[in-house]
Amino acid sequence: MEREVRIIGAPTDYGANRRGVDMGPSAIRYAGLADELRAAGADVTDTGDLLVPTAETRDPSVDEPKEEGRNAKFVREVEDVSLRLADQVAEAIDDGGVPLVLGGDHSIAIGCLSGSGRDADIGAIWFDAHGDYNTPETSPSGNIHGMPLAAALAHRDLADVEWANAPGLQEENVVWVGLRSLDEAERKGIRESEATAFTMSDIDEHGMSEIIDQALEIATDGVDGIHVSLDLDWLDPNEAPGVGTPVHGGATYREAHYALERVAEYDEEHDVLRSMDAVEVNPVLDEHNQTAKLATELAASALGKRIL
Ligand SMILES: NC(=[NH2+])NCCC[C@H](N)C(=O)O
Ligand SMILES: [Mn+2]
Ligand SMILES: [Mn+2]
Repeated sequence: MEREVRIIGAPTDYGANRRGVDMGPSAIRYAGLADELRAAGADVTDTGDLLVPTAETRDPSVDEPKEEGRNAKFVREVEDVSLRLADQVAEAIDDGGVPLVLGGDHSIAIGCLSGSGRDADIGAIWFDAHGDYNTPETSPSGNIHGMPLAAALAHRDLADVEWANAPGLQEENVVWVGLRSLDEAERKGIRESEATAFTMSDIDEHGMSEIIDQALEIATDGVDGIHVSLDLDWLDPNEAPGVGTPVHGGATYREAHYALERVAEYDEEHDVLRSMDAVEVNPVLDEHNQTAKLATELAASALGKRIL
């Protein structure tokens, strides 16, 4: 039987400083996601979008909880989205499917990781230019899309609230691939962590093929499965211009496809892929929906699309 891929839209921009990323799910669907996935052999269902109140209709009388030395913007809104998203992700997995969550900014990974890691031990592969390993204490921006991994790994709590923690996520099974922009505190945190970081320099030195194989081995070692998080700013801005925090020197088009094809191949052999997200597509900044199209193609590669 074909495996169900369940599309879940999470149209939120509360975790980023750029409006427009809330339109990511529409742009990715418009780029032909469902058809691409069906062509890849998946049984596709689409649950539509989570209901996310737009920033303009947010009640201004409700103040942000602010504490000295802590900066996490829209933390209440991110909590609300995360809790509902986690339930949907967990439900899709319970039903035997693979949830594919469309962002939205990268704060949605909090809900993905806690839902995916409910009643299971999981690893994660984080394809991203950024570490997303800040906390409200260290964040230079206060944008929660720069914090989801630190939040999910409970030892670096986000505003002291349990909703952001993903108890199932095992730190030693977390692997970054393609890092090239880190804040000072993140660099320190990553060095001290038990997780594994592969930078763009590692990819230059060893090639994507070796790096992705190592990443898959580490992420899947001793766990029930993995979450794959695809931040489109992982790619070079020449390929993916429609993102809020672009960084030069990213993965090429071919490197990206190769890596995600390897995820699919590995999954075919070992049945490890529990859940996936594609985030940070911002159609307002994009050129002719190029970045949304890329998100679509890369998701299809990860879910089994083959050239031959
Ligand atoms: N998911 C992302 N695009 N994250 C960008 C984070 C940028 C910066 N490190 C911050 O924490 O604000
Ligand atoms: Mn990023
Ligand atoms: Mn990110």
